[in-house]
Amino acid sequence: MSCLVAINRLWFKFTEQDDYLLKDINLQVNSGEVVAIVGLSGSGKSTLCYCISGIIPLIKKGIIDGEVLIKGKSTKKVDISQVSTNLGIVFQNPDTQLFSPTVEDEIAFGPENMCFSREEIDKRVTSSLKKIGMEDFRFKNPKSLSGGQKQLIALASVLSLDPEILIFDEAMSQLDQNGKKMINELIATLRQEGKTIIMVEHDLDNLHMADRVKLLRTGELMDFNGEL
Ligand SMILES: Nc1ncnc2c1ncn2[C@@H]1O[C@H](COP(=O)(O)OP(=O)(O)OP(=O)(O)O)[C@@H](O)[C@H]1O
Repeated sequence: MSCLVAINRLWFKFTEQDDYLLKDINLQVNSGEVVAIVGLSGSGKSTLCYCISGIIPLIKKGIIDGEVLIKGKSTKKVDISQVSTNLGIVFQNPDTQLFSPTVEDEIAFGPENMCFSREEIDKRVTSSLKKIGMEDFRFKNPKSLSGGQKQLIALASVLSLDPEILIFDEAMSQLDQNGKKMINELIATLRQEGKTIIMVEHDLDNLHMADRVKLLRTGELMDFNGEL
């Protein structure tokens, strides 16, 4: 089994912070694994997701030491478009992710940037919408949707690029019970397809989907023993 994500001795703090937020983080995620990360609010879970996805240091800045390797390549040495070919991230707050006038444009954005044919783009939009059960929302404005629906559209935008690695940063936080059930089933399908998934979860009931659960506490990443 190959290691797709390797975090080696990662230290990070935002410039204005006194203490390091992430302290000597080490994590290897193998191909096809589902790893959950839990921790109290403010413990740095989203920040860790930014580090894994290359947003730190490529877009958000701070003081960083150590490295994150995606398929053996350091996120410090590639540009964000190279990272996003292999990796898709669904953020906690979908408003930071949605910017197109229609759901269709939103989901087509990634495949368009990859220069796929019009036919292929259309196929990917249709199949991504089907996966989240929102075919009827194709021509709606994402801004008019509920928080949960926006989270699903953000997820569909990521699925349209079919990345090998998926990061879900509390991607279910605004979903109702039906939405959560559907995402649970979708994660099970993605897992069967051999995708590698890192999921930040605050709902401990969702942890059964993970092969391993890690706890982020006082900047350190450790095995989760059931106590936050
Ligand atoms: N751009 C930034 N500049 C300075 N501090 C930041 C920045 N982004 C986040 N922080 C701070 O870093 C800490 C960790 O934030 P982060 O969002 O990573 O935590 P989290 O575990 O994901 O929290 P939650 O579960 O509430 O989403 C918080 O104290 C937050 O206020």
